Amino acid sequence: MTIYFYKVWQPYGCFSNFSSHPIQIHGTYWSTVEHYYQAQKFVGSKDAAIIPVIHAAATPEEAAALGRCNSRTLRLDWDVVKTQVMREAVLKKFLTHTDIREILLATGDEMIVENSPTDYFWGCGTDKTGNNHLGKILMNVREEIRRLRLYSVITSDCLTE
Ligand SMILES: Nc1c(N[C@@H]2O[C@H](COP(=O)(O)O)[C@@H](O)[C@H]2O)[nH]c(=O)[nH]c1=O
Repeated sequence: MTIYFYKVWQPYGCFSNFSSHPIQIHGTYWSTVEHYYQAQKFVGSKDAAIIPVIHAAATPEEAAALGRCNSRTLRLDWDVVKTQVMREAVLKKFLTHTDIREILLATGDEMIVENSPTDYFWGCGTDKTGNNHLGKILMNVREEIRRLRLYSVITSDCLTE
């Protein structure tokens, strides 16, 4: 059965990038995946001064609003790199937080879909025809963690907490 998620307070809300699960990437802590993702839009752009402001945003909603402001200039390669940026952050989130890692692994091989009513890139959109790239990343991360877990059993290593 397909697993749908969207808002943090709904079922499987921990799959949302707005969930309160901090990550550390390249030595910096980010309150949520959303903070990190929105800030990466401006790396190397003339509006890079917004990055520390997004980093300090009190909520992921505020971080998203700052990152979505149309008057700012995005980095030129954003469309090329954004899926990889998201994958790195989502993988880090589920490697860092044991409780939600178990929730992700317990979904087995079910299809995971971000049930966004508006977003046809990261989600499925209102008519469910969207690309669902966030759902695809979550399923890919699920596989990656299974691979890492198998590797850790073979080598008696541990997943990084
Ligand atoms: N979950 C969730 C949203 N969806 C998230 O928005 C991000 C895409 O932002 P952008 O590329 O700027 O359009 C991405 O992380 C996607 O998962 N948006 C919301 O306004 N509220 C929400 O609760």
